[in-house]
Order: sequence, then structure tokens, then C-alpha cells
Amino acid sequence: MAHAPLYSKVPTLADELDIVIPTIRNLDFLEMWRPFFEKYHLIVVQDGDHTRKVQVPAGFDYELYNRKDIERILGDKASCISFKDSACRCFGYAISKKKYIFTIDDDCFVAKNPQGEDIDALEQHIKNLLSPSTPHFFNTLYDPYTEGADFVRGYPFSLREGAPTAISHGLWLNIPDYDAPTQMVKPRERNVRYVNAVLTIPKGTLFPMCGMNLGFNRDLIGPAMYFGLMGDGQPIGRYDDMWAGWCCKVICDHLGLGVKTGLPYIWHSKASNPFVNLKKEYKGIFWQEDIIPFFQNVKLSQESKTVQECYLELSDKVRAGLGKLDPYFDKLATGMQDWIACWDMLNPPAKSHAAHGLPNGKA
Ligand SMILES: O=c1ccn([C@@H]2O[C@H](COP(=O)(O)OP(=O)(O)O[C@H]3O[C@@H](CO)[C@H](O)[C@H]3O)[C@@H](O)[C@H]2O)c(=O)[nH]1
Ligand SMILES: [Mn+2]
Repeated sequence: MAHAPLYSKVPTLADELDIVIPTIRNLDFLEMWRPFFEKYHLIVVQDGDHTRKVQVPAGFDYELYNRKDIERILGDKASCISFKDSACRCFGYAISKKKYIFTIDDDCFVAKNPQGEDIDALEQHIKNLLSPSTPHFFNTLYDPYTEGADFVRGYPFSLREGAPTAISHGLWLNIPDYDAPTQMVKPRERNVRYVNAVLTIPKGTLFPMCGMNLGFNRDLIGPAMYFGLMGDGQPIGRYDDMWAGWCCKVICDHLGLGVKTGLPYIWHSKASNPFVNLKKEYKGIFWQEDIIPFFQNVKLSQESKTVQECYLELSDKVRAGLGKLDPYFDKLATGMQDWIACWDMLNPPAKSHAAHGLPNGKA
């Protein structure tokens, strides 16, 4: 039975999706995204100096939070939200009232496809999130639910319904998201390869999640999208999205959810300083040789049936399994627990996804 694409016109989800942007810069990049973003509500997480005035271009519906707002809202648990690191963006995930999140960095521009057309990255993320994933059996013709593709011969019919998609991981043209050592040895390398594919990351396989062009379903995986303790006062940075990706993938595998990577592309315009990055990353480069085996071997109990239950169980395992690597992981485990407390405080079970009528500006 052929699988017709799930919809001819991609729904905009304008009332069901928030765009979260962490920033220490300005938001001029929104002008080029205006045709694609203007119908959505933005959540701007202003990092660094809270007295700095961040201008949101006219015509955008937004709420903006700075460090003082985060501290006012979260109280003594605000310490679980990183300061002076893009990891602060996860506050936007928790404060949102919508079903879907798209997060993008402020140096990510609209990319063009090989036909020279502007890419509507959000539309592709929505396609990815609204169609199933295939984590349990690899389809060699990539995404079987996309126009012009299907399941190939030998693909079990019993698995063709697929799994609900929790995460849509987009990629980048131009400045690649390389770690500092790679960036240092290949300073001029640019990603010019447009690969027209969306893949499901198989169950049992981890991946390095990049936060610059990322969509996800808050209802399915939101409480696991904690970007950890990074930046000011922390021994590590630029492992925010990685940490979240490893936690999310283990939980997605446990709950039977899917993670996709590939299209859409954005144009990553700025290379961050590799020497500054090396200082942030170096412990992570060393520690991850222990962190990855930890996540590869972690087993969540059958009693953990919700994302919060999985995440709290995982936090206990992080403390027991990684605490001896460095006291940082003991702090991180506590941060994970504080994060869930914040999430549940901001997202009481009964809360609907009703779009809120907050005026623009400071919440
Ligand atoms: O202290 C900070 C630094 C940055 N931001 C905002 O976060 C994003 C990403 O910043 P930037 O583009 O400078 O960093 P990259 O190295 O290109 O980012 C990659 O590493 C990940 C960070 O761990 C990031 O998700 C990847 O894209 C911008 O919007 C900055 O304004 C911040 O809020 N606080
Ligand atoms: Mn960047």
C-alpha cells in the first residue's frame, strides 16, 4: 500500500508553535526571516547584560526575558538556567505554552536550495514533526513519508506506521558546527553540500544534537530538552545542545519516539572564535569519552513512563554514573532535577496550549 504524503499543504501551526531565540546580539536577522516567521510568536531569551535594550523588529509578536526575569520567575531554581551561554534558550522552552518549539540562533540566515529558492526552514521542520519516524527499521530510501518516496521492498509492513516524531534536527550551510580543534585545523572549510534527505536516527544510536536549527514537540519530549549547566561559573560550555540531545535520544528510544536529522538547512553566517571555543569545550572533549558509554549503556526502568519520570531517573543515574568523573556531574544532576521542578511549575498538567494574549515586550 503506497503511502501518500500525509498532507498536500503543510499546516502553518501558527497558533501551536513558538520560536525561541537566545541572543547576546541584535535581532536584525529577523528581517530576512519575516516572510516565514511573522505569523509566529517569538520568545526571545536575552542573555548577558540585562540592562541592554534588545530591539525586536516591528510587526513581530514576542515576549522577551532577560536574566532578571528568569530569576524573578524561577526564584531560587533560576540557577539551573545557564547564564552567558546559549544554553539559556531552554528557559524559552519551559515558559512557552505551545505544543511545538523551533529554536534558531541569531546568526542563522535564510539559506537557498540548489534551485536558488529561499528555504522555509520552519515548513520543513513542521513536515518532519507531523510525519512519523522509522527508528525501528532503516528505510534505505530515507524518509518514506516524503513526496516521491516510500518504503522500499523488504520493509516490514508491520512497521510502516512508524513512530511519533519528537525532534527535527536541521543542518547548516556555510559555517559548519565543528568543535574547536576541527575549526582550528580547517578554518576556511565551509559546508557547501546540500543533501536533499531527512533520516531517522535509528533506535539505540546517539547523535550530536546542534541547537542552532532545531524543532521539537514539547508534549512528547519538552521536559528532556534541558540544555544543562554551561557558561558563567561552569567548567564547560558548548555542550548544552549535546547534553540535551543525548538525554532526549535515550528517552525517545525508551518511549518509542523518533528523532530526524537532515533538511532543513539554514545559512550559518558567523564562525565563533575557535580559541574561545576550545576553552569552553576542552573538558567536554575529554569527558565525553566517558559520557557517551554512559548514555550507550543506560537503561531506564519500565516504571518510567512519562518524560519527567524518565528524566528524573536519568538524573539519578547521572549522579551515580558520572559523579565520580567530576563533581560537576553531581551539580548537573541537581540542575536536571531543578529543571523538572521549574518545568512542572510553569506547565501544570491542566494547562492548555491556548495562545496567550500577552502584549509584546517584557513579560
Ligand atoms: O553567551 C552567549 C553566547 C551566544 N548566545 C546566543 O546563542 C546563539 C549561538 O551563539 P553563536 O552563534 O555565537 O555560537 P556558535 O558557536 O555558532 O553556536 C553553536 O554552538 C552552540 C552553542 O553551544 C549553538 O547552539 C550552536 O549554534 C546565538 O543566538 C547567540 O546570540 C547567547 O545567548 N549567550
Ligand atoms: Mn553561530
